[in-house]
Amino acid sequence: MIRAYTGTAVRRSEAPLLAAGRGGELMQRAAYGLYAAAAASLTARRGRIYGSSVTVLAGSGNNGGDALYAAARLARRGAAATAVLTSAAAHPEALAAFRAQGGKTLALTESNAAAVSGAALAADAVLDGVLGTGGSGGLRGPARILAEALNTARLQGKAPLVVACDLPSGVDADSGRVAGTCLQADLTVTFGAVKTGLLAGPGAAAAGEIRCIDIGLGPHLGTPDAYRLQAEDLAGLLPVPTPADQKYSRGVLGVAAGSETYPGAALMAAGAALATGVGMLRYLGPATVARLINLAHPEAVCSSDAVADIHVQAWVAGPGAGKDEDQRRRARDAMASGLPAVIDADAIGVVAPGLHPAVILTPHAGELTALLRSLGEDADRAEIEADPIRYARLAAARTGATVLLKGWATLAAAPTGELYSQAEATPWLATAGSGDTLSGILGALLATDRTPDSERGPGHYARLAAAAAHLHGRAGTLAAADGPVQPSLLEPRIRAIVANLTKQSHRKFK
Ligand SMILES: NC(=O)C1=CN([C@@H]2O[C@H](COP(=O)(O)OP(=O)(O)OC[C@H]3O[C@@H](n4cnc5c(N)ncnc54)[C@H](OP(=O)(O)O)[C@@H]3O)[C@@H](O)[C@H]2O)[C@@H](O)CC1
Ligand SMILES: Nc1ncnc2c1ncn2[C@@H]1O[C@H](COP(=O)(O)OP(=O)(O)O)[C@@H](O)[C@H]1O
Ligand SMILES: [K+]
Repeated sequence: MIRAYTGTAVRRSEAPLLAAGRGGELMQRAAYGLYAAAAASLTARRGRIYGSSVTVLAGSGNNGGDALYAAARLARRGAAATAVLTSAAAHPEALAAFRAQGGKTLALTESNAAAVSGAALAADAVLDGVLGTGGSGGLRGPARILAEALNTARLQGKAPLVVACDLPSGVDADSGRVAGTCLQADLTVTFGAVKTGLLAGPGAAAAGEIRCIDIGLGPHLGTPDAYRLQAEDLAGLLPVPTPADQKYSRGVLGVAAGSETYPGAALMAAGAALATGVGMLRYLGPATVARLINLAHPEAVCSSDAVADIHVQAWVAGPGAGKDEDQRRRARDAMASGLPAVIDADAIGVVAPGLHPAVILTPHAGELTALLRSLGEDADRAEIEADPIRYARLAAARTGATVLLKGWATLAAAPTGELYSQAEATPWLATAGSGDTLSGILGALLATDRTPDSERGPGHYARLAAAAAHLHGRAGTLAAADGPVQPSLLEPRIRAIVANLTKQSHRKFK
């Protein structure tokens, strides 16, 4: 599990070490970590460091200091290193160490920004040490021109390797917000702890691969601000049937999805749930949709019952419900049933406050905008996309439900504040029907959840929602290897990922 802290919390945790005169030691650890990671990436790209060209962008603060020390080490191994000083001042000792290894320096100005950008584009690697946790607002002035040139080249596949020092310059370390411009990276080498701003919003998209260097802040860090589940965290959340199980004890999922207008959503949600694994799937909806469900998934048990008439362990309601009043009523009843429930798509429109954390709302940014407005909050889609953590937490606090806010990084926020961010997905999943499959996966995890009550902490449902986003993202990424993702064809990929994650448990019963 990745544990993330706000930039503010990391700076607070550094304070006692700085007061004890250990700032230099921390910087050397950070710089060595940055050097080692950059050296490995450069070697992987070019075969060797000797003879490569490295441009280091150095701002006035300690972030620039880290980057200059790291570049000095690369220069010692034979890289031709140039420091572009983006501010009038630079960390004096680090600059001296860089020059002592033969590093060249030049001051970035408005008038030379275009020429310097051209030189930086021709380098093998760029180390970004313009701004770290001390930055406020996006990049300004000539640093912005340089960053925009590198970002444009990245879109064209012509950018050098960009390694961000601690965080991509211009990203807010507390939130992931970018005011204006930040420098997109291939790799972010972050120090002491992963910053929350690397896990959400534009910051997550800018960070590329994240590597965390331990600089000894551990005991000073306190409670994490956010989490990211790794594959090894999922095994315990994917129940594997035991010899004592029968279909009902495994868990029954009720799916009230689809309508005459949108039958496909029900087929995809049901298919994804079956591929994740349930004891039984009961479908409630119009007879025409039920017939299609039974053709595609003969194992589903279908009816036109009301929510109160059937016995399940969890619900999925909303995908493809459209304006179907019966399905909307089922969504309201599922929310009121006291059972875990995934409330997706059209059903998000019938949400009212007073829910409980086992109700999981799964909006994308547009649906969250409408939900928050219906609750009297001032929200717009661009603001939510710029600062998604804030709005996911706000929606969870206002409704009492867990909120799964979908996007490039998908966030799961508990009403008590716990937050998970998952980024396994591929942009190929941005296609109609993707969300329906995510609902089905999450519904299956809720229906088969065996966590004892005593272990269901306040963030339990956010963790399950994050697990579903992880599974969904990986299944999509696997599918995308063979071309554009078609959500109705995701089932075998979901099955493959579940099989892979539960391998250990299968072996146990052989
Ligand atoms: N502390 C430690 O023990 C360790 C810290 N470490 C490292 O230190 C980093 C934090 O360093 P830091 O505090 O010096 O801040 P940093 O981000 O380098 O620069 C801030 C300077 O930039 C300026 N500035 C601000 N915004 C701006 C903007 N938009 N555009 C342009 N300029 C802007 C602002 O100047 P001002 O504008 O206020 O005059 C300010 O002086 C951290 O990320 C990590 O890498 C590691 O070595 C481990 C040990
Ligand atoms: N740019 C992106 N990168 C990665 N995943 C994405 C991106 N855009 C959307 N997704 C994922 O695709 C799914 C889309 O869901 P949604 O918008 O609800 O689709 P639909 O309502 O059509 O089923 C979500 O899981 C979301 O996280
Ligand atoms: K940086």
